[in-house]
Amino acid sequence: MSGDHPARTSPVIVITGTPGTGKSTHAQLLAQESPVPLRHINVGDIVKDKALHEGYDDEWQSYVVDEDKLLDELEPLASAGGVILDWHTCEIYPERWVDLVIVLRCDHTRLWNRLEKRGYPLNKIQENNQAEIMETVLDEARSSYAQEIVIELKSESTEDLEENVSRIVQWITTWRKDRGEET
Ligand SMILES: Nc1ncnc2c1ncn2[C@@H]1O[C@H](COP(=O)(O)OP(=O)(O)O)[C@@H](O)[C@H]1O
Repeated sequence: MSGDHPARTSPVIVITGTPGTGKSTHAQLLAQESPVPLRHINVGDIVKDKALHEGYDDEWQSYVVDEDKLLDELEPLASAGGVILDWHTCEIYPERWVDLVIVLRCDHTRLWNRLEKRGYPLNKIQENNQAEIMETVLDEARSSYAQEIVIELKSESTEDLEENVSRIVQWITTWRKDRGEET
């Protein structure tokens, strides 16, 4: 079943969403404000830095991930708990790893502007924009994990960011209390 890992006293929080929705921004602030130490893992960076891939796809300007290698790399971190997994996809993690899945959402015009500023090529902007409109990541999260641990949050303004992070901080406190841990 999802989430229950007796050895863990700190949760594994997945922050996912279409590129540009604000995953890294949320993960950084959450790592700062969390009542327990949380390590922010930018999964895309690990794939690149540790070469957990089968090469680079020039057309899409992204790495073709070697999922087995990636899961081997993440397993000890997830088992210990106290991590934020920041990536634009979430279905590869085993259910037993994951305590909470945050799916960030953003209005598509705003998202387009964010990706344009990032210098993405047009095909990549279009693909991501379409994915956001079609709720691809949300569907993926809902079909991979128990409904009650998947939370969809709007990420369009600084107010959204601050409110979302304080909601997650409250969730962490409750999660720990439920396990007899004080924060
Ligand atoms: N809630 C938000 N309000 C305002 N700007 C945001 C918000 N979330 C993200 N941004 C901005 O959008 C851009 C992409 O954010 P980032 O966290 O890198 O997205 P991701 O990690 O999902 O690709 C950054 O310039 C960031 O400052």
